[in-house]
Amino acid sequence: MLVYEPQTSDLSDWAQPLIHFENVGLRYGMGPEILRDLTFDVPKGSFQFLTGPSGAGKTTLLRLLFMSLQPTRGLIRSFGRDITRIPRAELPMLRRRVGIVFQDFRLLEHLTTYENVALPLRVRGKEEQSYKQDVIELLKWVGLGERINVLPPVLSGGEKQRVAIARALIDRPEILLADEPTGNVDPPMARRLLSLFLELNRLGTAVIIATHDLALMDQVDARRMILTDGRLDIYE
Ligand SMILES: Nc1ncnc2c1ncn2[C@@H]1O[C@H](COP(=O)(O)OP(=O)(O)OP(=O)(O)O)[C@@H](O)[C@H]1O
Repeated sequence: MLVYEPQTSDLSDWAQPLIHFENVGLRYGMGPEILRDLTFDVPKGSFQFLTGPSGAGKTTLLRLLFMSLQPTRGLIRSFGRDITRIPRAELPMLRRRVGIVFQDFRLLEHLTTYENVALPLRVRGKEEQSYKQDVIELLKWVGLGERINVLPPVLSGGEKQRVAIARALIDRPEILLADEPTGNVDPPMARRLLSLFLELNRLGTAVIIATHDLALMDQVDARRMILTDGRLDIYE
């Protein structure tokens, strides 16, 4: 269904991680350090779960990975660039290489389901005829074939979540970040969404799924990143 085409021309650096964290710390304002001494890589094409108790900092870490927060100390290199040195004007271009599913979905309320999902492609200047069938097919695949032309306010929480997932996947990002992407759906739909993430990963996208859902994690023998008290342990 999805055909992966690398969106970067720098294939020579395939061995470099997509994202590199070194001794990263993060505090909000004058508050305590929420994340401490995080050192890890996100390799190209990797698949990992990010887990830990509520309030441990998973969403905060996803925001750092999405470059919408700056670290208060340490180094983050994303796509080979030090994110503290990237001019603000260049950030949107870099973020287009990242697909993200926010916990609160962030759909545009005045656009239909179809238009929300097509938005990343429209922003990239693609002709509608080149993507229309892909958008419809993906929406059908996530069980929204009957909801293509409705506006977000009439969708259930689980339906909104699937629109947000379809929007994050449709442009075949180099990395997908998903915050509790199965939090509002039943177990069969959670398995279906997981198989979609795995398929995207098989086609080359690195995937990070933040979740509390042990049943979901048990279905895949994947790397686990566990945050506890602001520190990260990784189990390969
Ligand atoms: N904008 C903010 N300003 C100040 N503190 C914040 C802000 N956002 C998050 N925090 C605090 O940072 C800590 C980590 O929050 P975060 O949302 O990253 O955790 P989480 O692991 O994603 O939690 P959950 O599993 O409940 O979603 C919490 O103590 C939270 O109160």
